[in-house]
Amino acid sequence: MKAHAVAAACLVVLLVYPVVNPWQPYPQAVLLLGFLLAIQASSWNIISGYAGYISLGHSMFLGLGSYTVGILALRWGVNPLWVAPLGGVVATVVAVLIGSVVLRTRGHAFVIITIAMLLAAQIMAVNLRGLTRGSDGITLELPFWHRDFQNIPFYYAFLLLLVLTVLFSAWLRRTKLGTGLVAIRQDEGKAASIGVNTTRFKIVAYAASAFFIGVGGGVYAYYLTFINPVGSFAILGSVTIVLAALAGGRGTLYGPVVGAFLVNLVSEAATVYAGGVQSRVLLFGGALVLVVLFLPNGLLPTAGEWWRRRHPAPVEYIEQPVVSSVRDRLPERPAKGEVLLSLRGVSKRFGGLVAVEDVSLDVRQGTITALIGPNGSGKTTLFNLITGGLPADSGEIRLDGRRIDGLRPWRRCHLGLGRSYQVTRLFPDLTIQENVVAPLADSRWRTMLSDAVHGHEAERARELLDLVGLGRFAAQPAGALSYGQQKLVELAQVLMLEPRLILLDEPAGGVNPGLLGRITEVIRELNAAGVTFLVVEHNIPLVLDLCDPVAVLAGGRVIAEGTPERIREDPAVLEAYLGAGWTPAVR
Ligand SMILES: Nc1ncnc2c1ncn2[C@@H]1O[C@H](COP(=O)(O)OP(=O)(O)OP(=O)(O)O)[C@@H](O)[C@H]1O
Repeated sequence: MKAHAVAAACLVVLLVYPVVNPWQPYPQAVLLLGFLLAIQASSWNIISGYAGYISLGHSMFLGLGSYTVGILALRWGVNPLWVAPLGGVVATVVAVLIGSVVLRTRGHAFVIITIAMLLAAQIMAVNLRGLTRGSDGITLELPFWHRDFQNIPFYYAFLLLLVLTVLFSAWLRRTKLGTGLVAIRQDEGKAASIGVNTTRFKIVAYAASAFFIGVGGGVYAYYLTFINPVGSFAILGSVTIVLAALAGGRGTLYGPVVGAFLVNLVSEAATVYAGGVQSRVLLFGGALVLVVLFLPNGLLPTAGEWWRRRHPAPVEYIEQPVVSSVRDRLPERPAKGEVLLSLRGVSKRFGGLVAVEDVSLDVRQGTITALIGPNGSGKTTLFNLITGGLPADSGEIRLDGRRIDGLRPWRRCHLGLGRSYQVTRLFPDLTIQENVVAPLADSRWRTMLSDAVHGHEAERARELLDLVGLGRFAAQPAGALSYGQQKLVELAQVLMLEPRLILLDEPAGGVNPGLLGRITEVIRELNAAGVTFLVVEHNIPLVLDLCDPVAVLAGGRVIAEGTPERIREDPAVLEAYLGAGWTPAVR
């Protein structure tokens, strides 16, 4: 709230400034270039801050906007200002086209390709002479307003664009798209397993990060009244954007804006006192190294962290009872007994190691089926094959009769498959409520753009947190909870998907006995409400008490299946896993 108040106060000052000082074109020019850099850094932040995919060629969109407007003004004789939004449209379309190819992969390829694209755009601008006039560049008409107004119309145009960019970025961060992007940054595999269509999210983020830069580029071309390939597609422009966002605080709303103003001031000082472009390259290179070394999180997050350390907010660990029955809150399920998940001849190798071999297994509707076995017997690998975290080498996996082994993880999730992890994988930069809001039960745009802070999705997340007894921690960061509480949050996260089948990987692992009671209580209630479970667990007394039937895996193969009573006496199970003379100890 305080940050928004400070931002509003700064905006008022900036709005009033040209009115109070109308005859000072130089400070106006410095400020308007600051606005332009802030527009770029704030937009870049959407793909590279929120989603964590670093683009080193983002100034390409500024050049695309400039050239779109320059070419249209040249051909049609229209005023550049009126067609500046088309610069944004062209930048967005190009971003979708590039993103659709590059963002299907994870990791570093994206960084390299963004630089290559920037250089390719420059080469095209040089060579498509018929369209761009090549290296000679395009000269635009002078602004239509009277000279006395100087930079003021540009000043307000860039300020308006900056306000729109920040509002857009703030709105986007509050949607499920925004929480999904942060989830991708923190753990892309886990994000996919909770229904986030990571490919689509990244393409949308990349396109969203291009629009306002493209519009800004259009206005900038008119401001300069001249554009050429070297100036419009300069690598230094991209470096400046990255530096501004990193210095201010990548991934925050206002960090890139603050960073942009700082970098712009330094850039101006270099131009005035240190001889211009050459010194700027040196200065920015050095500054980038210093920021990475000494301010890795950027100015605003570092200052915020310092403040929180001095004024710590108390974190409560008070146990809260389950507030009401799960039964009231879940949709009706179909009758017990039908096969819900079916595996036939599923195998997986890692090089020479056979982790899962020819596994055939049925999980029936309404059961809590256990999957047990010694360490390294392939249980987690089998979970990964079912949810799509790993591709199977052979075999068939069906959910409710539908073959799912060729589907991406989020598609399997949308069909009703949820999972928790052996070691909890909450997203540490999201609050507990955001962690629970993040899953997507379907692939509709409406769901993706729904509000994650207020409204139906957020209310449902609060309900589910209440359900597992952690509603009071909703606004805390995920790391503030004990391990067992994190397991419960992960369960609430899975429930957000209203899954038909939940795969639980060691729900009791590392959990204190008090919380373990809570976890089993929730599992029983959910099961009574019709949710089916497949549980991997080493706590055998718990398994024998909670689950029926039980399947035993050893060396990647199913060696026994049946009721708990049968399994505890099966000679093959006693030999491979439980040990001869095994008797259930008290839990
Ligand atoms: N990504 C991987 N690359 C190579 N080998 C792997 C990989 N994942 C698992 N393995 C190997 O596959 C085998 C089965 O591992 P997995 O984690 O599925 O067993 P598990 O039954 O879940 O064990 P635990 O009970 O200890 O969690 C092990 O030998 C393991 O080392």
